[in-house]
Amino acid sequence: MDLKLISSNKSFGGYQKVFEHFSPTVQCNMKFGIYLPPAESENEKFPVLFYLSGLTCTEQNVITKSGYQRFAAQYKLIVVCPDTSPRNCNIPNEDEKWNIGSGASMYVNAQQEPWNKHYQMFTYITDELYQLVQNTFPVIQDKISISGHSMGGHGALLCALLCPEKYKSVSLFAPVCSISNSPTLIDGLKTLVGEEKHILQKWDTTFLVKEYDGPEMEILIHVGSDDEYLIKDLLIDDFVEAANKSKDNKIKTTLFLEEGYDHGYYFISTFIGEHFKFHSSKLSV
Ligand SMILES: N[C@@H](CCC(=O)N[C@@H](CSC=O)C(=O)NCC(=O)O)C(=O)O
Repeated sequence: MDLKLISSNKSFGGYQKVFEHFSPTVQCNMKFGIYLPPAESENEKFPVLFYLSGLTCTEQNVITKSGYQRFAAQYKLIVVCPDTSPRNCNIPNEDEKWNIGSGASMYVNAQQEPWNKHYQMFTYITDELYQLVQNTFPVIQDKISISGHSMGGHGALLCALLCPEKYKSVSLFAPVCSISNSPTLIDGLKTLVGEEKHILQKWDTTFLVKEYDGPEMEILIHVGSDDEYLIKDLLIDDFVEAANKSKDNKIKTTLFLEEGYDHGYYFISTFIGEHFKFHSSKLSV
């Protein structure tokens, strides 16, 4: 596996890097950002936080807009920021709409042709990139957590609910919590997995949380009261209600509705420090 270094910039004593590699899972070149915190010795190893971005993003949005590097250095976390979809796959209309195709993988494994050859993002994130990071960087193997924003919040929840053994903690910024009921995301999801209700629900975290039977999980959620997607697309209350009824109370949610904030990166940069503190406390146990 060849990793090509695209950029490397010193930040808060560590390094913000971007790499590109050919992914056998999604059959195209993929970029990801990785922040490596300042190390006290050559052998020092760190916990990892994956951060999944939302619709229209590349790995660059969170790197350049959230200011997370200050907190990654403070809490000594490696942070991995994948791109949000395969790109340049020669699929008809793949770049035409902001909520279908490029930048809109929904973090699922596609079943529909011609998307299924490339859009295997769930497996890319939870298997290929997960192992690549473990095998290539100075990682404490079992200390890995996940966070995400909007469509990436949906993605982070999918990863945590379907592979709970892989993630120690999960936190969400304005997450899409019931993708099969989101007018903004449903067409993109149908394009990838088809129209059958039981398959759409298989990728819907409010349905998945009702069946969850893994280890105990605490979920931290922030959302702004002026978020333009709050009522129509995020459906956070439905998720929290379902989570609160989870089997043996295995899932606990802490939801903060933050007055006046919208959906964008000014909101994320305001609360990102709290998310790093939350993950650091779970990863240091
Ligand atoms: N249609 C708009 C809005 C796109 C948008 O708001 N994208 C969000 C994620 S939304 C859910 O997944 C985002 O993170 N944008 C990047 C940013 O830097 O703000 C458009 O295309 O502009």
